[in-house]
Amino acid sequence: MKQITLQVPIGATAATSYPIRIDDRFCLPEGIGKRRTYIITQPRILELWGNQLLEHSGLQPTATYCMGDGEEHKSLDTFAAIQEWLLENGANRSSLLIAFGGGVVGDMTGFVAATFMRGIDFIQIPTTLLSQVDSSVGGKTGVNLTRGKNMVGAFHQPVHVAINTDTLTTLDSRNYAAGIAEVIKYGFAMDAELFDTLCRQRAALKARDPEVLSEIIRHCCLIKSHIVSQDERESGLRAVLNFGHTIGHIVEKWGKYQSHLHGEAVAIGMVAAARLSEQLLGLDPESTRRLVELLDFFDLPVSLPLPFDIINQYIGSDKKSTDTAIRFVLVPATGQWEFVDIPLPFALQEYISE
Ligand SMILES: NC(=O)c1ccc[n+]([C@@H]2O[C@H](COP(=O)([O-])OP(=O)(O)OC[C@H]3O[C@@H](n4cnc5c(N)ncnc54)[C@H](O)[C@@H]3O)[C@@H](O)[C@H]2O)c1
Ligand SMILES: O=C(O)C(=O)C[C@@H](O)[C@H](O)[C@H](O)COP(=O)(O)O
Ligand SMILES: [Zn+2]
Repeated sequence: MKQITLQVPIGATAATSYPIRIDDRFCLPEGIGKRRTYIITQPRILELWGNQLLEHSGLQPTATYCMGDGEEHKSLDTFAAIQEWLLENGANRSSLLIAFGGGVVGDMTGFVAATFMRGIDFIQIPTTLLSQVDSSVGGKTGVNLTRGKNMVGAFHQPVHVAINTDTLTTLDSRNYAAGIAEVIKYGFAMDAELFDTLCRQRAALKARDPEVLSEIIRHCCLIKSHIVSQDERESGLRAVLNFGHTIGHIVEKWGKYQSHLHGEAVAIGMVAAARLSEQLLGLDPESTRRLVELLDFFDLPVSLPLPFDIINQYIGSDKKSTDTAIRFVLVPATGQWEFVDIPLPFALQEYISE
């Protein structure tokens, strides 16, 4: 497999930019063994890939923390437990954290790193498709509250992202599909050529063809890196990465973070946003049909599982809403996006029937 390195150019200096290394092994930067290093992971990931991580990198971690598995563990309780554990185990300001897992581990570890002793370094070693194409890049970190998704967090960039595409061989098909949903997001809202490629190569992608996968991961990381380097803290442009998330986050919260995986909720949110786009921006219904067909091919859900009323009620607490309006990312044509502010109170049933 071809090794690929991309650079995420955050800030004005080389010191704040960082590499994304895509490989079929774990490739960590030289010299990290000199610092106290703390791995944060989950039991299954440690069991499946822990030995290979240590073998490939020569890493000798100071200590390893296994957090609970599942979105409901991306919580303030887990956050506090990890902070206490770091102190118990002698971590200091020059310590390094390693997020070894999917987006749940990555968001949690990043937020701990952003706040422990007011901020320490961390490395992302993403092991799910979703985390390799999206969550390990860009420095959004945080936890959920019962009342809302990712409501507490910080922007804190990793110092290195090490993607080992081999880890995807052990991922179950439901979580693999959830990652595909974020891949489809990039194509449908930001890159029509990518969307066409996904439609054309759907079978190879479903079969996890390693060459196709590593090229798709590279492509998605490149798109995200371009966006994040122009708007690190989401003062504008970066919100495009939220396509499908306005309603997606409501689905997750409504299901108590257990009924739908993040990617599944985003799939539902993208179809709803496409239907809104038909009404408000004249998106060709044929584009929505292709989106639904592609999501369906990967067994992703496409229909709203909750009543309109709940959506209308919760939408005001979306992070993109102001006192008077909710900002949607909509799509006038495949691969293009526009922000549309809809005044509150919002009634989804006025725009779409399903
Ligand atoms: N920060 C961001 O920019 C960003 C972007 C997108 C999503 N997210 C967040 O990411 C989270 C979802 O991440 P996810 O989809 O990776 O879910 P996840 O982290 O829950 O991982 C999914 C499951 O796969 C298991 N797993 C991980 N790697 C494995 C492997 N190689 N083999 C077998 N099992 C493995 C995990 O233990 C878990 O059970 C959500 O909390 C979402 O909000 C953040
Ligand atoms: O990186 C971003 O910016 C994104 O919006 C990527 C999303 O896929 C991701 O789910 C993110 O965590 C959502 O952020 P939020 O600010 O809407 O909570
Ligand atoms: Zn997402």
